[in-house]
Amino acid sequence: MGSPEPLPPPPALAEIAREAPVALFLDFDGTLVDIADRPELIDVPGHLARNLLRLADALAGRLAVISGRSIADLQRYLGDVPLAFGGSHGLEARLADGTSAAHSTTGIDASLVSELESFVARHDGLQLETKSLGAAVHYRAVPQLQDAVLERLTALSRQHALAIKQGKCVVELLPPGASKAAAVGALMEREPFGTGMPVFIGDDVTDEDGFLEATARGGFGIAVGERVSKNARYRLASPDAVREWCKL
Ligand SMILES: O=P(O)(O)OC[C@H]1O[C@H](O[C@H]2O[C@H](CO)[C@@H](O)[C@H](O)[C@H]2O)[C@H](O)[C@@H](O)[C@@H]1O
Repeated sequence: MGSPEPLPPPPALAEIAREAPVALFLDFDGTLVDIADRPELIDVPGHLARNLLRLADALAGRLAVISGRSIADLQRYLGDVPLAFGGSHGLEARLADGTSAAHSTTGIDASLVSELESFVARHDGLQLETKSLGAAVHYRAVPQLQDAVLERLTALSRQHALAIKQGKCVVELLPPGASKAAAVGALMEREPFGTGMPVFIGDDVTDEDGFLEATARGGFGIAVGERVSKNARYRLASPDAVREWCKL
């Protein structure tokens, strides 16, 4: 079997929106902002939050930022803006007015965080990111440790009955049920999203769940970058191209 056909670029957003009321779901890292060496080193364009609000307005409020980061973390970069968010891989979601649309209260145990801390301390170059509902081990600086990270976190996920997610140079542990499909689903059940046709844009493997959910609800996914996507219909080359397509 040859490699899959490259995905075409999407029609202009204005053209799609003329046919159907678009509900836009935008992944954050690698989609709205470029990937950086470490999670805290991202360069968020100063006008991004303002332009997201403008676009949300143009879409009658049907826009949400959906991320593996917690909502609190997203707000550190975008401000406490009246936008809808899905955070922690769908374990939390809120509408633009701050109303909760999904909220998990179960995080991970302090004992697990200690185990992760000692694992990371034994391997130079690894970074532990503790989040409100999970933890991530980043190996971007030491890609040769990918297998060791995956093996250790797989063992810990079984021991602690947690979900495991792989992303770009990262392996994460989260309470079961975490998925970007859940975030899309929770928001699509609420106004103003309910009447929309979902379009999910994302760059990473965890965004495939968002593509599938958007497709199941009559919309589609747009993959970002080089990664081969099984479930998206279109492709944009980079976060720059996403911001241009969205006029952000
Ligand atoms: O769902 P996303 O918004 O794409 O978030 C996924 C993870 O993104 C962050 O890690 C990734 O971006 C970092 C900054 O560019 C990069 O250094 C890292 O290698 C990437 O994996 C974030 O730190 C995680 O918490 C998110 O789950």
